Amino acid sequence: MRLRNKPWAEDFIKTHSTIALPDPESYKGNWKSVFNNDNPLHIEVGTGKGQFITGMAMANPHINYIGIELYGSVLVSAIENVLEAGTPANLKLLNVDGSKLKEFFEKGDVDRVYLNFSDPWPKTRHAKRRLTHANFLRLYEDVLVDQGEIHFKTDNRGLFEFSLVSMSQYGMMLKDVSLDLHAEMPEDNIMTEYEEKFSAKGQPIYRLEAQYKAK
Ligand SMILES: C[S@@+](CC[C@H](N)C(=O)[O-])C[C@H]1O[C@@H](n2cnc3c(N)ncnc32)[C@H](O)[C@@H]1O
Repeated sequence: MRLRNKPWAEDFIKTHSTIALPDPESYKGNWKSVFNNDNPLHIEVGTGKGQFITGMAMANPHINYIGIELYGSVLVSAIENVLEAGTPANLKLLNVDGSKLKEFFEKGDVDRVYLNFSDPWPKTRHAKRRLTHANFLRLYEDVLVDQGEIHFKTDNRGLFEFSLVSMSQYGMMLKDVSLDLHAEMPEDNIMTEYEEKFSAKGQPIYRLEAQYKAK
């Protein structure tokens, strides 16, 4: 993602603290108090400008969503998306690093993790930075319910192949693997910004669901 520095981002995020929550550590183990209900919680790590998570929240009011984005300058666009959508009550954003999930969630807080068009980190020496590396799979498992799921979409064949291997070797069960999602185009598919961009260029979109085995 090309980053345009927005010096005002921090203030903008602070003034929208009911959408982009400050101090997410304080909700660890108690996210139900944020949403005032017992509904399942789905998170997206690397939410970008938030088109996917906002669309999901509007389409599924009985699921709670949290979009996690590292860069404030990008999160600003996600906040704008949420405002445009009328600020759905089942959607919150966090301006935090996805590699620190355990600071904000405890085991069982999260019912599903979405990863969409994660940075591919193509160099072998950067493999550990890929969000589907075993270290990240362990991290997600540590906050997910037993037999929780990851749903992953990407345009990047190398990252997709790496993820298939990484998840299989981790012992996860792969389901609904697609090498051309848009050829099938499930009715409930909500496109991300990157998905729109790459599919408009005719590139195939890869998708999989992976489930952790029971402990
Ligand atoms: C290539 S963009 C994809 C954005 C969006 N998911 C989409 O599909 O259009 C990847 C996003 O992940 C964010 N990201 C990368 N590493 C992250 C991390 N460790 N924690 C949170 N966000 C991260 C980046 O800042 C960027 O906005």
